[in-house]
Amino acid sequence: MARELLPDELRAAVTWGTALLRSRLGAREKERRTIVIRRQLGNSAYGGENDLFDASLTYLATKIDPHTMRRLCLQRSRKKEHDGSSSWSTLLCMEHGGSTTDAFEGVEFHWTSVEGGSDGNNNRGKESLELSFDVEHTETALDKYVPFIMSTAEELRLRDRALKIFLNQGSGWKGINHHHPATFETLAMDPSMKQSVIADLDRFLKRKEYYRRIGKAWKRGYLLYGPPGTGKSSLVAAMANYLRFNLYDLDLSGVYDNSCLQRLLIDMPNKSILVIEDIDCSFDTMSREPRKAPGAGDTYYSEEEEEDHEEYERRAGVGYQQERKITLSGLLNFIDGLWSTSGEERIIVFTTNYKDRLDRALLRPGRMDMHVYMGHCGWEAFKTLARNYHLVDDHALFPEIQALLAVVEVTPAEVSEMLLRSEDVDAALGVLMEFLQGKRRAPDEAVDENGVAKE
Ligand SMILES: Nc1ncnc2c1ncn2[C@@H]1O[C@H](COP(=O)(O)OP(=O)(O)OP(=O)(O)O)[C@@H](O)[C@H]1O
Repeated sequence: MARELLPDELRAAVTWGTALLRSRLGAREKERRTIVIRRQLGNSAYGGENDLFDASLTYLATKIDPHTMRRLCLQRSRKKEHDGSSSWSTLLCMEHGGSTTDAFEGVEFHWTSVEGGSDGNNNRGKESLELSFDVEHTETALDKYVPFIMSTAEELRLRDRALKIFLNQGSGWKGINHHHPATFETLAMDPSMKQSVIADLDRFLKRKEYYRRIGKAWKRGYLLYGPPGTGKSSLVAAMANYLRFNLYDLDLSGVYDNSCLQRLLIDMPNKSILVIEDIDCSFDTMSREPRKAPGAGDTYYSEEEEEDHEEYERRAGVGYQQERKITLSGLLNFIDGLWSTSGEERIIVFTTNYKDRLDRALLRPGRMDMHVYMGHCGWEAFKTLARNYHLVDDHALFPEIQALLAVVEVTPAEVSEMLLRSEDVDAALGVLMEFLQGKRRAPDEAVDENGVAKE
């Protein structure tokens, strides 16, 4: 019918087009590219471990469906962190010869696990993973898929690691496990403020490229202020738990001079939170305190020694006095300068009970990116605490407690303390009511030093 109806030229064009299409499709079916990712770097079994192999295993573990694969491999390994700590991880992997398919940006990637050679001991080093895809997706594979695997694996590793808190000792850090239970869910604070902090952290994490483009260091500063016991430390812990970042709690009274401070800051890895608590007190005390002999416990230099040393420094032409003094502006300049360019994805948190006592340098716009006020316990904060401690969302005493919280200034720490007095919810809320009523009657005298309501 086509021969009858179509002119010869048109038929020839259609035939040519179909042949071209068929040859293209045929070629695409056949032309595949395979990237071999070996466990060990180089050809020798004694080369270093290939991080991409490790990352691919971690990534694929999230893609493997144990219900659909006939043979699987389960492995448990101990991983050393950059900070010297280690953690255990369990991985589900493909058995040698096994394969799986993953889709990324609409492209299909095929993975196969390949066993090493047959020369006994060295087999492990020769293991590899093979990643195959259509040739036309080579760029997507190399420029997008592989980096995506690396970053996903890093995120998974961070999520699984045990968090640590590091304290400064001399010019180094000492880490201990950090099991603070505070999370944003358990944190009692104004809900809209809580949401803004979470949104700010999320935005910060996603903005690597943005920070790079505008030429700003990828760091973020938070100033937490409010009366004692309103949850500033708990918020820091919630941030660490949320981001899965380790905490570096810097006690400035233990820092002898600027170079020590700089060494400590430079030693902080990426993806970590630097915390300096009570920033208003840290600098006041330090500038007044006499110089402490380094490493000599409570020994202080005598006035004579101090003068001798200054005389020596003067003769030697060294600005010793200036060098040893740690100032807030010195700290801030260092954080904004060298520290910013020597790492990324770092958070700085300063806390204070007295924002009005802070140096203006700290409050200048752009210095601390977000100021978070942690205030007295309001109604919403109370409901969070009641849920945390007694798993209740409602109670007959709630209306009265709500009315009292509107007129009495009480910190979340005080409310928590009252709620912990009894495991029985009725009794605990009763104790809290009494406490609040006492505070309303005589704000300054209603509680003794232990926070107990007076008769
Ligand atoms: N906002 C809050 N949400 C949940 N628990 C809180 C909150 N505030 C205080 N608490 C409880 O009180 C305890 C002490 O609070 P936290 O140390 O976080 O307060 P802070 O503001 O850092 O106090 P300080 O200024 O004295 O260091 C916490 O361990 C927690 O149990």
